[in-house]
Amino acid sequence: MEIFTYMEKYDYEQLVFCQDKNSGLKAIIAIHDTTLGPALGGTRMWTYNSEEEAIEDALRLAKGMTYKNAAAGLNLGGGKTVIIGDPRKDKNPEMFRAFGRYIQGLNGRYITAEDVGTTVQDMDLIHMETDFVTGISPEFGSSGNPSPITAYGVYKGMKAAAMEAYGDDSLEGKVVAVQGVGNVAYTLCEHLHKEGAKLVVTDIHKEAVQRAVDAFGAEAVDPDDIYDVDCDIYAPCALGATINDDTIPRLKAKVIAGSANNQLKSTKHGDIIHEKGVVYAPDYVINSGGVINVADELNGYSQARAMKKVEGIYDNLMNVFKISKRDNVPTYVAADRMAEERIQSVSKSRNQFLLNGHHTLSRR
Ligand SMILES: NC(=O)c1ccc[n+]([C@@H]2O[C@H](COP(=O)([O-])OP(=O)(O)OC[C@H]3O[C@@H](n4cnc5c(N)ncnc54)[C@H](O)[C@@H]3O)[C@@H](O)[C@H]2O)c1
Ligand SMILES: CC(C)C[C@H](N)C(=O)O
Repeated sequence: MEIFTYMEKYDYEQLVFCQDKNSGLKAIIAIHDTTLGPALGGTRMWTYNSEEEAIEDALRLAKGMTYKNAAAGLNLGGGKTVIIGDPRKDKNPEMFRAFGRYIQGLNGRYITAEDVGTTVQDMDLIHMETDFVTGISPEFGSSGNPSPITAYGVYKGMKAAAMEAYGDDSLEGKVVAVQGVGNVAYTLCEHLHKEGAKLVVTDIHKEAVQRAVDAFGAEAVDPDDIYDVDCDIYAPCALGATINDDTIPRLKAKVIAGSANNQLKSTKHGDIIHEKGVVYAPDYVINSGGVINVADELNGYSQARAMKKVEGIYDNLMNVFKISKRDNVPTYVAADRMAEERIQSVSKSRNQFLLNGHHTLSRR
């Protein structure tokens, strides 16, 4: 990959490589755009097949955060980190402390939180070195683990998508195929089970599947079989790019609504599902509950205020569906328009000269 060519194409601001031999830290912080404010986005720890794959993931996820934060109405830009390693085997406290010092070095341009493979305990270790971290333990006045709130937002968003597809937002009796039953999806399954939905689940880890089978009477299928399930709603809640050339002909659901980031392998796949009449809830709109929740920490956390905003995901998605129908464009395009309009309007007003409290002549 020609990194600068890629960064120029999608207008990235900064890419930071972090290495600490003692702890084994190898991390990449990608900052996409800080027009709306500091870049807020989680830290993913994953076993990548190559450094190039890790860089690409960090870049794609960071851009997704710019759009997510803008579409959610937050005054925040987009960034993300990936740490290369197996979260089940390769973690140690020194690794997260070393990473915290790198974040501190960015002096507030980037603020982190949890993502796949990282936990509140990891954020607490980062917090020993920097204040630019959210989703730490509640005793520090933080909002804690964002996953249950993300799950609630996805549940609300799924109801909005059901309303669009079926003219009724009840999920009772609907068959939902859930891919990946990790932190977010387990709580999502809890909400769906309570409402009377029928669950079909899969995960690459057997114990995660068993937990959902035991708690919600979910039916279990093998990871690759999830695309063939006869269901009303496909909920991708693992990693990205699962809506692609191979899976689209197999998917039977009328609705796609899940928590995973970067669900479309490429934009062309968003066009194909739109033409097939599938109601797709754009990933970064439906999964914005977690970032809405952690972002509230920047104002002194109020759970009531954050939850009120998370409830708004339903209306935000209905607005995306409205723009999609009005402009006759796929829903992913409608969501991008909503986010880009906000970034552009702020960037125009930021072009105005500001003294920011320092009189330029005072330096003479
Ligand atoms: N945690 C949050 O608050 C949050 C917020 C927004 C978006 N997201 C996104 O939602 C998704 C899930 O996040 P999470 O925090 O629940 O992560 P998690 O690691 O707790 O859960 C992901 C689950 O997916 C499983 N998995 C991975 N590859 C799979 C495959 N090929 N088939 C089936 N299962 C597979 C993993 O074993 C794991 O159980 C991610 O894409 C994440 O970026 C999370
Ligand atoms: C909690 C958030 C800051 C990060 C979250 N993993 C997301 O993708 O939105």
